[in-house]
Amino acid sequence: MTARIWAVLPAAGRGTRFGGEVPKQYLEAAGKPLIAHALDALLSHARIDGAVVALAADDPRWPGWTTRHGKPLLRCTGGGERADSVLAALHALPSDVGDDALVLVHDAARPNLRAGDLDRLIDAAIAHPDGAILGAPVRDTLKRADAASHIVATEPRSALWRAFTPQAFRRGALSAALERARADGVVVTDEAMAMERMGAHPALVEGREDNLKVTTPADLALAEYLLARGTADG
Ligand SMILES: Nc1ccn([C@@H]2O[C@H](COP(=O)(O)OP(=O)(O)OP(=O)(O)O)[C@@H](O)[C@H]2O)c(=O)n1
Ligand SMILES: C[C@](O)(CO)[C@H](O)COP(=O)(O)O
Repeated sequence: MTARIWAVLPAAGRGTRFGGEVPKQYLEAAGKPLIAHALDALLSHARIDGAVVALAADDPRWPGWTTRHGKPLLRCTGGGERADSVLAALHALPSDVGDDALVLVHDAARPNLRAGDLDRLIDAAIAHPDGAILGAPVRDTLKRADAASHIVATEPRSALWRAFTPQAFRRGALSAALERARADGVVVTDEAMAMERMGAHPALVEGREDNLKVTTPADLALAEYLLARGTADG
């Protein structure tokens, strides 16, 4: 039997770089909140069984969804760091979702996830024992800056990628990696970093450049444009 596939959405952030009163995952674009776009992209996919959302303890805006696209949608309370929120969500998975289940961790602030990218990521994560993440090779020249934002060096970019989400790993391995990072006092910026610390070499799957994370107001304007175009280009 094919192992279960569940989505985990860290959605407990405060959106400090975005600013404003409303946590950015609840800001609307193309008629619905960013978190709803992310959930719909995941739960409308036939290969994904359900999702767990990690929310801030004082989140006043969670609409209380318990199912979406006919699939279970569970909630838990996130933590101070992204990794704490992801760990909490892993612990909130149903008891019949075993260590061999594939977990796709996706930022609630990335609304423009497309089915084709999901398909290729899932296939890669099933095929590769160390899991897989969506990303894109760096195509711009990279500069290192000093405190005055003056260029001090040009960095080699030939083997550099930008990491996106979802990031897909087996539940047991990811949980152990995140627990180890926490025990070591290391704040990991993504799930792959925790896996790398355990000696894993996850696969990089080139995904769409428009799978953007909404971090600042300018990102929201771009997300609105992209989402309003819909799935016109697949
Ligand atoms: N303690 C945290 C921090 C972040 N996140 C989630 O991780 C995703 C990506 O993080 P980011 O874009 O940095 O969101 P924020 O942490 O809210 O933004 P900021 O760093 O500007 O405060 C978001 O969906 C955010 O809600 C989370 O679940 N728990
Ligand atoms: C997970 C991530 O989206 C991959 O690029 C990124 O690391 C999240 O960083 P943030 O500072 O928590 O937004």
